Amino acid sequence: MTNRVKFTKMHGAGNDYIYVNTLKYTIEDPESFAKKWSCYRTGIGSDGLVLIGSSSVADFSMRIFNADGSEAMMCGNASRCIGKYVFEEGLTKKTVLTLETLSGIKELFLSVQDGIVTEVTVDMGNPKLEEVTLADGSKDILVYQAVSAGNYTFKGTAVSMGNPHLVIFVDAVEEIDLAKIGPLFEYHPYFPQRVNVEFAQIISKKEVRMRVWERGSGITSACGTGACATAVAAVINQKTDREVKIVMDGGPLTIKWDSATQKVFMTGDAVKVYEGELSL
Ligand SMILES: N[C@@H](CCC[C@H](N)C(=O)O)C(=O)O
Repeated sequence: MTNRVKFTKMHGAGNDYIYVNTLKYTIEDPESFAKKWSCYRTGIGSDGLVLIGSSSVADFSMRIFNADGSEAMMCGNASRCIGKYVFEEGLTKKTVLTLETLSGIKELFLSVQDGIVTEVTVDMGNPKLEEVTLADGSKDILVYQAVSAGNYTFKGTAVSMGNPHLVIFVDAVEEIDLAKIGPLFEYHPYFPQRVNVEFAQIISKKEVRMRVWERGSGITSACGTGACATAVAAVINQKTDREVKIVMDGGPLTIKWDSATQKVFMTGDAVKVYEGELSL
């Protein structure tokens, strides 16, 4: 007997995922489904698969799988879309709710107009400098230091938002051949678990233009955790203010790294594209 599974296609700043409500449907092998359904020609087409679930410690839970099937610890854009989904589907009436993720519990603040979630702010927690693994196996931090892959050398800053990010500041981000250079740094030996790679151009103290090569998904239109990591790296390197607009291919996110709490807040859209049904 074939199982029919309803899914919802949503995106945050153009970072699109397939969402399945596991309160209703069981996905036995999410890794393989993420790979199969993310294909733009033979599947639905997306940056990956997100499972919305129950939780014993939060209002809901999230699991996120990249397009290559690898599971990630956290997804900023998807967390906003989950807030939209659970409110508009009537699974909650709360406009402040908690989401269990592999990188801890996140708090979501929904902006609602006439029953529609128009914007979401997520408390993304405290950033950390991501430890890199050196050739001798020792660990170190990377703050605006040379990192080379292939014939390329850039100054990189490694930041963790629950998932790893390598933020590279450049003078002209549009001149970066992301499809060629991104994977070289995704697989850099500094990052045995691979890394998300952000190329960022400072526009002003309040604005950064960023493009991203995501671990496990390649070029995406936006990355929420990547936008947070970019803002943190920009502040650490004294390039921007603590509240900054990160402008990506798919749109902007507003990031605030609060100096009192050291928490990072991400604010942006959450868009429902369509609903569909698949046979497992
Ligand atoms: N696009 C997401 C990040 C998804 C996971 C990432 N590719 C990883 O493997 O860490 C976001 O919006 O944060």
